[in-house]
Amino acid sequence: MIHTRALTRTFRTKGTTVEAVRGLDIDVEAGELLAFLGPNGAGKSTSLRMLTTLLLPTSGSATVAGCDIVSDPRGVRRRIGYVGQGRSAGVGQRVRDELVTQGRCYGMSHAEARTRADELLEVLELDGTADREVEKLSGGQQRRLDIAMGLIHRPALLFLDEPSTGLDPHSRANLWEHIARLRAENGMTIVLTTHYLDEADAIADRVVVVDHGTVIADGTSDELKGKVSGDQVTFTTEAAESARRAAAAVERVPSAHAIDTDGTTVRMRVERGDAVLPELLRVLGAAGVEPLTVQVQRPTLDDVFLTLTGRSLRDGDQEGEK
Ligand SMILES: Nc1ncnc2c1ncn2[C@@H]1O[C@H](COP(=O)(O)OP(=O)(O)OP(=O)(O)O)[C@@H](O)[C@H]1O
Repeated sequence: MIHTRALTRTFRTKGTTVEAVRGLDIDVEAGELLAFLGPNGAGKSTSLRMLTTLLLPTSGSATVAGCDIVSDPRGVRRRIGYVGQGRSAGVGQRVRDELVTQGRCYGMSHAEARTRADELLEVLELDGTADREVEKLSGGQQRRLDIAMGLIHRPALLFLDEPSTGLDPHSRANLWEHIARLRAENGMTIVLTTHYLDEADAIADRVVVVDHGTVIADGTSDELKGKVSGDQVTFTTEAAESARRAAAAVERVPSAHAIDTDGTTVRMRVERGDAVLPELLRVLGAAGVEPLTVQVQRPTLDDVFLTLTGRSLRDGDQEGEK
């Protein structure tokens, strides 16, 4: 559905060159839900703007929904939906009218646009709001209307740029339920950016992390957690001496790294805690150490992001809410 090869975009400002996107290579298969993540200034918006034909690349190539972004931008636009960060609907307009107008912009007949508008209003649980003015909707309802506008022409691929920023946790969860339902019903491909990593973790099939304009990690959330951060295994022992012996013993387990002792506690990272734990317990037993407690913690996507980029997305999250 999306294939980019060495996609690059540079900007010239005040005599300096900014390499916003440098050689981006991504493949997104039909039906996938991909979370496109990165710290502020990583190049996410510039990439999305190129893929949605709002900006020309400096070099490299990309096809989106089977169309080349440079030679066939109209083809791309006909096949994609794009929900940007701002509100899509016009002030003073009524909800259904906005959807019908949007459908007409895509060449639908009035009757066809009206039928599709009512269909989307129902799926997105906005049917009671059809005749209301857009600004009288709640934040969550307005965001669902933005999504309805992006879907009016039944695109095969939907780009969502920070769809849930500014919504309270309940509205966020509700929005994702609706998106999941739409996806299940239509088999749509979705590419989204978000500053909420828990959200990306819960809903994305695959996570691509970009930094300094290039892909630095690509995989399922679980793969990245295993490869990048690993699980943390913590043992407590009855005495500091036992903890030191335990630390020396687990050095012999090849997958254990970042081994650290603190008093009677020993911590280490392993790729999969559940798989390595029996071996760790065996080597402790052989060293004569019987742990008092054992804990295996899966890292969060925040931990992965911090390891990869040296930055937390939480700062960006706060900015997004301003
Ligand atoms: N029109 C422009 N002119 C000059 N520099 C730009 C322009 N657009 C983006 N940049 C620069 O390109 C880099 C990437 O910006 P981009 O907006 O793509 O990042 P981002 O990952 O979307 O960040 P954010 O999460 O803050 O939206 C930044 O250094 C930015 O300042």
